[in-house]
Amino acid sequence: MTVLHLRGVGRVHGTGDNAVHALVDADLTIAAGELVAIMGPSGSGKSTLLNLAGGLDAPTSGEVLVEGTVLASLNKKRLAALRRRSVGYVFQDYNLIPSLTAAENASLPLELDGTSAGKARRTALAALEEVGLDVKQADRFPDELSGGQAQRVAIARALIGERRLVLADEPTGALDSTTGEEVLKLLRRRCDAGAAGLLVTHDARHAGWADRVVFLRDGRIVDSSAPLADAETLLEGAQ
Ligand SMILES: Nc1ncnc2c1ncn2[C@@H]1O[C@H](COP(=O)(O)OP(=O)(O)OP(=O)(O)O)[C@@H](O)[C@H]1O
Repeated sequence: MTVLHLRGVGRVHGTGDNAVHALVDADLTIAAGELVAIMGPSGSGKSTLLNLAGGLDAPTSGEVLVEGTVLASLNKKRLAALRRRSVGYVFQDYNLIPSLTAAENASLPLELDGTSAGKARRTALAALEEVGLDVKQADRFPDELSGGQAQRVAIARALIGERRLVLADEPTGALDSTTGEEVLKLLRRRCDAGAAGLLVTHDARHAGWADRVVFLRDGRIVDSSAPLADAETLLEGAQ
């Protein structure tokens, strides 16, 4: 089943001589169970593509479909609801809310969607356990967590509530390599369990966790191929 479909998607910032073509005529389909990596030089349009895929930004041409729904057909309220229910984001800087505990951060999407506080907390604790966070850390605030722990909370939040599309923008950027691999394993596991994943990365080794790699240059998809080697081979090579 196709979870994400980009059909001739373009994004232009500004107009006339100042126009920046951040993404040009991009076609991309990601099925349930698939993890796709996006690579490319700085400024090639990777974050733009990810933001369009998650409805954080709107294309200036073409269409973005999530689980068959054209995002541009939704009003603001419905788009926000679709994003909460279907799309999970993981960012390099975690984007946790400092005044909420780990469990409260993870349960926020459910509470915003009307789940009772008690049920949301129980689900959040299970999600935190799933990503390997010690239960003692559930009631800590983000500034009391290590980078690896904070990113686990961000991943739990991104995956909570059976989201089918997981978007990760350099999720390991601020982590040491061992913790980074753990985060990628979680993403891989979620895709194996039926989610569709899109991972922006500069690191070919991380792209090795993906089923496919899409290369961007100057806003255009220039190549889409299988990873150079599978993750296990790459990891063995690194030891
Ligand atoms: N709001 C904006 N206004 C104008 N130009 C923008 C805006 N957002 C992005 N751009 C431009 O669009 C192009 C693509 O940017 P984007 O952030 O998607 O690239 P990227 O591949 O993610 O880069 P990086 O690896 O450095 O994060 C760049 O030239 C960037 O300067």
